[in-house]
Amino acid sequence: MPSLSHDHLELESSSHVPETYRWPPSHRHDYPTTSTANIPVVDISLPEAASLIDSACRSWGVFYVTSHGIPSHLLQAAETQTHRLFSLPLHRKLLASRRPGSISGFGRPPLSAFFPKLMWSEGFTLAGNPLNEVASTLWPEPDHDHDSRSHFCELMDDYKKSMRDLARKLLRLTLASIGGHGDGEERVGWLGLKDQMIEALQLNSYPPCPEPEKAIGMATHTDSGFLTILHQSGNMEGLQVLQPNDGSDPIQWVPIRPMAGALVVHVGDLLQILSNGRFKSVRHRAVVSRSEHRVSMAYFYGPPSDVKVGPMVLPGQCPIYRPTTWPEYLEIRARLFDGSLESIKISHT
Ligand SMILES: C=C1C[C@]23C[C@H]1CC[C@H]2[C@@]12CCC[C@@](C)(C(=O)O1)[C@H]2[C@@H]3C(=O)O
Ligand SMILES: O=C(O)CCC(=O)C(=O)O
Ligand SMILES: [Fe+2]
Repeated sequence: MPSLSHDHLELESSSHVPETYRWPPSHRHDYPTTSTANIPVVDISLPEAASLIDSACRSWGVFYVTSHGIPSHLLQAAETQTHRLFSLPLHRKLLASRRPGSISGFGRPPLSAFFPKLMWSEGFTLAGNPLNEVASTLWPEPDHDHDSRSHFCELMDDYKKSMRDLARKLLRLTLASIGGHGDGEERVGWLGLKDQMIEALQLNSYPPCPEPEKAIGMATHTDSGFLTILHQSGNMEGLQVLQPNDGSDPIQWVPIRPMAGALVVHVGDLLQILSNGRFKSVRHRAVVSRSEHRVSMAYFYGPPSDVKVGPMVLPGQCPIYRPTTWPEYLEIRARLFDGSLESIKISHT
């Protein structure tokens, strides 16, 4: 059995929150939350979907999407598979740990490096390399295990495929309102490179926590791609977004409760860049609960790895960010985290 020493804990069986998981008050749930704020809901079957998305991305950087076309049985089945994965014994999951330099695998996501305390969650990233490779580590044996493995792979593949179609549809709708007139497709060549768009699936598990107010499930961050589509398990609160404000109002966290039939869409940093700051990437976090085991599945969507994303502007307008590729931007984030967007601003003085 591999060593369990490196920060991993059987969270579920803990009767208290160990010191390494106790967050200082400034990071905790102490900020007021409000439930009165109206998070936009966009029905993408409506003719005015593009303008609804434009206003949602400008004001909040997050919205619920409905009429998304993803069958509820697929969402349900993917959720079930996610629960199955996380219910494997810890030593088995650790065999699938993320290797240095790789994106895929079990373990703490990159943002964890920027916080002094550990997050009350487990995560599993599926990106790039064939699913089967990772899955055969989790379910190594033939016979019974083999079925589990192929079941998991088939579902995750289906899930990614549906998310890919939806992400593409959403991205096209956002392009309608940035960088001026004409067909988005004609204006951004890379949208034609359909099969080279980068995607990653992040499965998150938040076990019940004996002292939820002392811990954090996922620390405050923005996502870095164009768009993230999030499915969260039904009826459980956890996701919160920071209400955008100009600094004069007090900080407000707004819960994004699961809404039947809807998925949650986040604007990421690269879409803020592409839109020249018209759209705002949303700061968000996940809090944990005393009694419920919540899971979420986040699908990240971004440009092909060698494409430099710069602001789409009309002639005569000033780009405020310099172009960058997603991999380059991830490196910047690995150094500067919250300061990343600011660091690629072009100074016009
Ligand atoms: C393709 C991606 C997107 C990543 C990095 C890489 C794989 C894992 C993703 C996350 C998942 C958890 C939050 C985040 C902030 C993190 O630390 O890892 C995400 C990050 C990003 O949005 O930048
Ligand atoms: O679990 C959640 O609701 C949030 C997850 C998240 O922000 C992420 O995976 O990037
Ligand atoms: Fe996120």
